[in-house]
Amino acid sequence: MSKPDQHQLRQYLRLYLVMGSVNCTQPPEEVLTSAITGGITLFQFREKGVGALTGQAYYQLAESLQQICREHKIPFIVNDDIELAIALDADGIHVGQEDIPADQIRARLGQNKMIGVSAHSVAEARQAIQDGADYLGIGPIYPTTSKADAEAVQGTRTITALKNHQIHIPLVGIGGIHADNAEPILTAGADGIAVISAIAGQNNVEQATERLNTLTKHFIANQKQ
Ligand SMILES: Cc1ncc(COP(=O)(O)OP(=O)(O)O)c(N)n1
Ligand SMILES: Cc1ncsc1CCOP(=O)(O)O
Ligand SMILES: [Mg+2]
Repeated sequence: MSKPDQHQLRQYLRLYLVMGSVNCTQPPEEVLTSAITGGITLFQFREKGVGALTGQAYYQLAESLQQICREHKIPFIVNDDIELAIALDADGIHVGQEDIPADQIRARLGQNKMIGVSAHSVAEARQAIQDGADYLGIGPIYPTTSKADAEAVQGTRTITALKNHQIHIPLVGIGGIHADNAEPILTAGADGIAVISAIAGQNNVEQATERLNTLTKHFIANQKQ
């Protein structure tokens, strides 16, 4: 898949599933397939936390989830691991403030891959943009149980601050987001929401995804009127 332009990227960011095996109560391949049926628009492989797979099992899971994404034309993003992203020819990578800086990632991946960077302030966002980020992940918006070392909860204030500083790079909110609290993030100006537990942790993954899909789709359609 070639790199999307900024308009397409905003569309891909609308409903972004971030997931690894530790987030799933059903086999990850089944969770991803149901989430795609339910309407996710982008996927990040994030195999992290207690019980995360390593070695061959890690690589094989990444490969099988990438294959499912390919079959459904959903871009496949790798969290943190540049070697994995290169080995799989992934569509992009997401890195945070503790990871390899985006300019070094760009030097290795080239221009044709998406680079997402986590930012918690206007200064971090400016640096990420200067380093060549294509999109930002802003959060945690709400309290989360899916990331042990998450920064302080920030609500929508960073998203609002970015807009007030005329920073219009594509971005998603992340952290503790579900169907009943997603709207303020979109109202603040995010292109979409990134979720782990609101999809991967649900008994009925397809139904949970459909709800988020309908909500985000309607919000964006109404915004354009
Ligand atoms: C879309 C998106 N936004 C933010 C993050 C968090 O990245 P990071 O701060 O590097 O933390 P880890 O996910 O690596 O624990 C993300 N993964 N995706
Ligand atoms: C990866 C990440 N980065 C900031 S919060 C978070 C975890 C999001 O998971 P959940 O949607 O379950 O709160
Ligand atoms: Mg990271």
